Amino acid sequence: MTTAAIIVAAGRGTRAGGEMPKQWQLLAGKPVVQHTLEAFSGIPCVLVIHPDDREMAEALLPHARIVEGGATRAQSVRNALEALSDQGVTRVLIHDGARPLVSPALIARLMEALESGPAAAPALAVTDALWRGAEGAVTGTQSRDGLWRAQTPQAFHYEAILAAHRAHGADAADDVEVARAAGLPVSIVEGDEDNLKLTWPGDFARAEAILKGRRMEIRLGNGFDVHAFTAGDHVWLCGVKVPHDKALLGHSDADVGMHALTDAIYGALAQGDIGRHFPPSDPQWKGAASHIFLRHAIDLALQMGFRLMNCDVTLICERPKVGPHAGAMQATLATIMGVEGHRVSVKATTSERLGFTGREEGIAAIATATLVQA
Ligand SMILES: Nc1ccn([C@@H]2O[C@H](COP(=O)(O)OP(=O)(O)OP(=O)(O)O)[C@@H](O)[C@H]2O)c(=O)n1
Ligand SMILES: C[C@](O)(CO)[C@H](O)COP(=O)(O)O
Repeated sequence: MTTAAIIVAAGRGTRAGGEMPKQWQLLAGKPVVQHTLEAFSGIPCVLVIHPDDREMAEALLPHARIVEGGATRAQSVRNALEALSDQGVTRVLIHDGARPLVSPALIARLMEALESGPAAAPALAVTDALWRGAEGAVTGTQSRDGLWRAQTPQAFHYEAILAAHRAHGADAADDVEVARAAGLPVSIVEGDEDNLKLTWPGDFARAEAILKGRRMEIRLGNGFDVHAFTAGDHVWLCGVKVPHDKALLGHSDADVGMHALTDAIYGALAQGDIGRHFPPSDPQWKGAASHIFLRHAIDLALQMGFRLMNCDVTLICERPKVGPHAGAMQATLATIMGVEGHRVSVKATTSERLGFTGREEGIAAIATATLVQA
């Protein structure tokens, strides 16, 4: 099951004004869409931009996957849905780039709701009285019973919303409207008052105040692992197959670096270690690829409302030489965890021929991981 997020940011932001469209203006020192993308850390994102913004988008967000949008929000969403059509995506979160304060907790509520239905969206019950008015005077009242304020992300089973957009996209205000036109049931999950959509100039000050008031919880975890050498012709290190005149012995693929990193993430969450989640006594994990463990740790972090800020893995061995493979290891770990490459470091050291690593009896790895709660 693969989840992707579509961040629509192709509008012109006419109501917000300013020298550039609202999604590219600075909020607490960073472009609005950068906040939005960071809120989806761990989930691959497609950023939908206006063609006129391409140069700026590529300069500000060089790692973002970009798709050009259309004349309406619905057309922008459709373009991104089509771009994902051959990527094995099964769940999709469709979100306004102009809602930079979406929280991991809200994303987790939506993902949970998708377990029991094809569509879910956040909303807040209307609490103020509602009036009708004309020419500055109240002309009537409107019951607020059963009325909700719709937010994004709106979450869907991918094939269902793609088919709905192909058949009913047109000029819908949001993707719930498209889903309903296609007959999909949409469940409401609890929205978040802070998840405002920057629409008017004054909304920026409100969003900055919310950001300032957020208590940022930062968690640090460490991990350590050792695997002994055995006969063989390669080792797996940080997801990369490295030719060697020995192999590493283990119940899984013995990827000592990935195990240390996985334990660092569990450690930051105070959720034990790999052995607790994937017991070595359980035969189903025999020979298992270690990316399953790492992805589980990242998914657990997301469920608990945390995202990976950075991690650092050190491999301790005389041989094989890690340097030529470090870039590939960094990229592989980043892909598995769904984060940008600059958040991942892989390096190596020898133990000056001392101890078991010095005698080339095995490889040790240490890792640290920093998680941040939005
Ligand atoms: N053709 C469009 C129109 C809107 N959007 C995106 O849809 C979200 C919600 O739209 P809205 O807040 O109305 O943004 P704008 O259309 O840019 O604002 P305005 O109506 O003030 O011009 C925004 O993130 C916006 O960038 C989009 O991707 N493509
Ligand atoms: C999708 C949406 O954010 C739900 O509240 C909203 O409809 C999009 O903004 P717009 O101002 O209606 O374009």
